[in-house]
Amino acid sequence: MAFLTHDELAGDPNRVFNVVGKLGEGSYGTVHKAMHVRTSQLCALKLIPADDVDDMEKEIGIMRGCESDYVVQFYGSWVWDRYLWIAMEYCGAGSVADVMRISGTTLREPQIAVICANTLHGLQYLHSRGKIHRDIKAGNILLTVNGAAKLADFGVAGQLSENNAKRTTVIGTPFWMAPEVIQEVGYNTLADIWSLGITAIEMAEGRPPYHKIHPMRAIFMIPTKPPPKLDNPSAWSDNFNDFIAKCLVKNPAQRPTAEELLKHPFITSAPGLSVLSETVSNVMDKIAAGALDDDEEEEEEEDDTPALGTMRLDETMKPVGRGPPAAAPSSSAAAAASTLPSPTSPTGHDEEDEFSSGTMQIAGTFRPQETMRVDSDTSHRPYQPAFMQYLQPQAPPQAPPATATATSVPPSPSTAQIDPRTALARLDRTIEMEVAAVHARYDAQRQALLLQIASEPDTN
Ligand SMILES: Nc1ncnc2c1ncn2[C@@H]1O[C@H](COP(=O)(O)OP(=O)(O)OP(=O)(O)O)[C@@H](O)[C@H]1O
Repeated sequence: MAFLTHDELAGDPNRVFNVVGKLGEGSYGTVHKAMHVRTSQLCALKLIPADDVDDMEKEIGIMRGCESDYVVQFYGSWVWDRYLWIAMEYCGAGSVADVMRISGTTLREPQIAVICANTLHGLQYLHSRGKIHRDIKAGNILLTVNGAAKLADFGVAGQLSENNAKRTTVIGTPFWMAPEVIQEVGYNTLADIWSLGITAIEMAEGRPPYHKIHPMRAIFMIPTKPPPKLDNPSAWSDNFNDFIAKCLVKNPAQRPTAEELLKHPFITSAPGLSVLSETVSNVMDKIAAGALDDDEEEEEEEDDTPALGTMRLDETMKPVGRGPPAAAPSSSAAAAASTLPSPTSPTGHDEEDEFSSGTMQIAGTFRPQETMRVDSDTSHRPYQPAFMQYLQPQAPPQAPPATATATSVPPSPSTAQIDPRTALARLDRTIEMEVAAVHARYDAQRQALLLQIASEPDTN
């Protein structure tokens, strides 16, 4: 990036930046608001323990290669004092999910239209370069103080090539995942369009479809149920309902591209950015008045209610997602003066605290290093997507799912007295999931065979 010199990108970042506040925390490290001393330009600094540098290489590579008003700009990265420092464009209002959480409201239709339009521009840019974001959701769309929306978090993004025009790795965040990603039949850039449709519902209703059910159950329902719709379609315009329906076409071959959706009337009639400015400035005021502190308290109290975009599971589940909920950005940066990571605490917070409540978040991002593919030998045991093993490492093979709901803590089978009604309800759910899994496997195998037949030369 032009404003960071070669020397600045090689030296002590503490001399180059004034870190003024912590913006949030992801699964790899912390994000801080900082001012570039020489130019007074604000930027966001992501600090990742150097041990995880390899994991970040792809994210950096994808960000570095992007030059678009609709993608968070990468300024530079370097390793200093056991941390990888990534400097990027500062988006003062945080993510769309942050804005909804802090304002305590969902978004209005014109606001959703503007964000969808910006997101589609970003997707069109990425897709035209063969890149798939793979984790589109309100938490990964950042807003500037002007209300411009930009794509962020390329941690699980993928690159298509001429030889590899489809991907099969199951990746993303369960509620937002496209059916073809879950079915492992191969997917392309159109998977992002499905996730945008889910994100549009998330912006309108505050949560994605199926948020009330266990994410793993949602994973089985997405490919087998009809596409989700808004809860109350008549409360929204025909254009908005139709836009969602177009994004949520289950067959990716019939789903429109980002370029096509930019011509949809819901998008072409989107108003200017000013429609978001009031919400953004209210959110900034609330943060200045201490909304962030209230927000954290609320999340601690409401242990049973998943925070926006956050599903908590019991500790028998391995975390494949992010750590504690991210703090939203603060305009009162001085008040929230940042603590840079100490040698004993790589992410700048007490690690003992991280999951001390006995809960773990799952509504995070499945990490690419946890390669999630179907085991090729499925002949002698019930099918389950490969990623299940990361979520139920303690369950014996073929054991029914341990949790009935996202927030309940399952009793250990060896010690608990299980009420027969509870056991029956669990059994029903288990069978339902197994049937859904068989359907998913059948669909996947059938589709692959049909494709094979279609590609055979006609011998008649
Ligand atoms: N460029 C930025 N400008 C302003 N705030 C940012 C920026 N990047 C990140 N943030 C804030 O920091 C939080 C953490 O971001 P980060 O990318 O580390 O993690 P994440 O996307 O929330 O999670 P994960 O790393 O697990 O995918 C975000 O939720 C957002 O509130």
